[in-house]
Amino acid sequence: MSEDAHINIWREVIAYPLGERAAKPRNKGLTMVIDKGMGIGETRDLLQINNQHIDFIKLGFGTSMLYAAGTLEEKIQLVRSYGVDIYPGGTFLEVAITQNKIREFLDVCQFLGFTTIEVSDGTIPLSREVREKVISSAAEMGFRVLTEVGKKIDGSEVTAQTLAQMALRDIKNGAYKVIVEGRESGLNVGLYDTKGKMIDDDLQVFMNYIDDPSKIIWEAPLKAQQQDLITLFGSDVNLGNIPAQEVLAVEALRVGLRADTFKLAIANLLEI
Ligand SMILES: O=C(O)[C@H](CS(=O)(=O)O)OP(=O)(O)O
Repeated sequence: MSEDAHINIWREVIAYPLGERAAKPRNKGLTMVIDKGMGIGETRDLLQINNQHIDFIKLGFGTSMLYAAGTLEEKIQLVRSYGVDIYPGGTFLEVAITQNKIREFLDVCQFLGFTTIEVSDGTIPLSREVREKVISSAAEMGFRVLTEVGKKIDGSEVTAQTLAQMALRDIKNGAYKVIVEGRESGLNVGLYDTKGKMIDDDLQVFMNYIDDPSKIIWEAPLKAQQQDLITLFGSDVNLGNIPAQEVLAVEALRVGLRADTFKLAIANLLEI
């Protein structure tokens, strides 16, 4: 029996209830996992089961600097061996920017084998010029570049229009995708209100500028957020900050193999 025999057997019998689902390698329907320090064994387990459902693993904030000797390199190689991109959290690059060590940071990332760089300004002010320079330097070095829009600091209001315009500029300057900040909590940040609900007016303003929704990765750590985004944009919406233990559950939501989205599929079928 081939390695993916059970998938083919299931798929001969059962179609995904909800829409089509892009297969890897893919440019849409991406899932980014936030990793706050999983061990090598845990990471291997995660990837053995889920490698077809994970596109990026982000090593949260500056955790990359705190691994025991040899373990970071081992983890990076393991993740890459499963065809998954890996990168340090945006906050870590922000630390390097404040210490005027952008080039050195990128060199170390390349040396260690990271495939991707996230350019963000969640905690620091970042001029347009420096932002562009970091994006282009990372891209020239062969990294896949993700950028992020949105602030982490309580009370710092950035309009949806400003976020969208920044996202458009980043894409023009070479970003592969733009992440909309949602943090690990999903509460009171980016386009989410204090309860984690997407603010409809802000979303509408934001999307008025974005003609290709596949360019956006939505940080959506909470199930209700994942469900709302799948309902709004379909199975192949890009989702980020997914906790490792939730990857299969998110995949089930995407394809309608969970009641919360299966009910959409039934509604379509029954035209109700
Ligand atoms: O990893 C980071 O630096 C943070 C972590 S969290 O999303 O704020 O919890 O995320 P990032 O999206 O990379 O800024």
